[in-house]
Amino acid sequence: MIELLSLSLTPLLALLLVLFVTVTFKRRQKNLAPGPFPFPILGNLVQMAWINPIEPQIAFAKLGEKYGNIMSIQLGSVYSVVLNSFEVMEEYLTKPEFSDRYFNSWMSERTFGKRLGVIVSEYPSPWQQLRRFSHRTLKEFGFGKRNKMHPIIQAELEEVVRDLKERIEESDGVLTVDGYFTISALNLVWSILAGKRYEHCDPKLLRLNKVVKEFFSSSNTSTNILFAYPEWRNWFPDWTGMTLLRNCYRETNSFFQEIIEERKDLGVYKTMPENLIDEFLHEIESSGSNDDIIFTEQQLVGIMSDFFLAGSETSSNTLAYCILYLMVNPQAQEKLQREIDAVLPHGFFPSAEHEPLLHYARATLAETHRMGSVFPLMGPRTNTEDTFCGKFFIPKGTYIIANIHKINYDETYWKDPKSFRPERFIDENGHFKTDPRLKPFGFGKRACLGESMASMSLLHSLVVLMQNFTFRPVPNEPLPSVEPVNGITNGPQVYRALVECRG
Ligand code: HEM
Repeated sequence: MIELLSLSLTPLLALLLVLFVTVTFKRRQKNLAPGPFPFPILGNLVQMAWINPIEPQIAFAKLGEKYGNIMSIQLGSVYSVVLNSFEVMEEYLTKPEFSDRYFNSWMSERTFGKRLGVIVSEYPSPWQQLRRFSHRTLKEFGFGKRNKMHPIIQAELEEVVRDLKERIEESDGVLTVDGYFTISALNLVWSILAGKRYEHCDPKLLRLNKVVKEFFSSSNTSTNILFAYPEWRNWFPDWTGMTLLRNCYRETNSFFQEIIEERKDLGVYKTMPENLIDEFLHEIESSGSNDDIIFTEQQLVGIMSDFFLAGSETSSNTLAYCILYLMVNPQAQEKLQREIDAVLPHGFFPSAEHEPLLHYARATLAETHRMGSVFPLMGPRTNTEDTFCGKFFIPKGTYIIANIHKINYDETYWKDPKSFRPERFIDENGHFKTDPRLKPFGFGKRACLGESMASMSLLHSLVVLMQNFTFRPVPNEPLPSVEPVNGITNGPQVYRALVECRG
């Protein structure tokens, strides 16, 4: 029996050996970055699943210990290169040839089968025109400007405080944090994009929120089969998760289209545009058929989709993480509240002169960005030409993965990366200090477009929440886990908090 088994296994082992030698030889010949042996069909999914089947960033970090900071990974049928250190990310992701987004057929279904919007548009053109247009227009309507953003943020926070107080009364102070901050994060973006805000109980928004959450958590490089086998989406749409994504795109895009129709009916875009959508409609009309690549209605839907997806989940996950970390680190919460009480009279909203004095609050957010690693693998990048990372050849169109999580949890740099310690961002004078290695918003030209707004709104939200409430673990319940729900974005698991009003 054993003889029979070894006889039948011999050809298989021989085949694997031949494959191993061929692949190693080919990689060396082409001078590709080193990486684990790719199995037929599965590539390195086997080794990734073996190390950590859910969190690809952990698997990449572990494999990087053996293969280095520039590492080849075969994700099923897709050849990719993982960057595993701050130095290589800083060196290469700031270069023009690494400033394009990796784009695959399954991703294109969000934007009518084309590369539309800012996030996935092609570098350098039309990305440059679209990014410039969005940036200029958002700024015109208040994005990143204190005098315009502060009243919008304040109105939103007044609503959050009111809503939280009502919930505390209704539920003996126990709050379930499950995407709780998403609608207020979205309202801030939407007020400039569409001149609109939504009630926190708006059923349509709650529904869209749920759909978007599913989208983010299903789109994980390890568990979403589409990253590895994009061509399977039409053969097995349910099994690959394509049906779920198509439903998400259908619902969100028809919501955006409805808003566009509302603005068209209102007609003010012709004479006095009030927001980004109006400006875009104005451009469509004035450019006529001269610019039918950039200024089209489908392009506008693409931009709205970008801001809806990039602008809400990221900020709300960061805030939810921050509250969770403070809840399980009560000494940090007390210290933060002491600082806020000293800087701001009770009942006052923060303004421009308070921001630089809120050292511990800014350090708390920096530490949350580090520990939460909300974009653990950043936005996918690709190279526009055949090129090199150091001595390694990177063929044009390679999927470039930046392992941000790895630099945020680098023990040699942070010493105790698993401890929540805002003090690491405080200097000897008690002032907030940034750290060049903290890159939650990415690198180079393709870095986040919403950074100034996200940073401002997160600081104000944290300060106002800490002024009005204390968050504690619910007595007689286990301490909530800080382990993430992993997807394109990381967020905390649903948790319960005992919320007390502060006098
Ligand atoms: C805590 C909040 C946020 C975090 C952590 C975050 C993080 C990121 C990261 C890591 C990228 C990819 C950068 C790269 O490839 O180097 C990105 C891109 C982007 N983000 Fe954010 N983001 C946040 C909030 C926002 C907000 C509020 C908006 C919109 C108002 C926004 C809009 C965008 C857009 C449009 C891009 C694509 C930029 C491009 O490709 O040119 N983000 N963000």
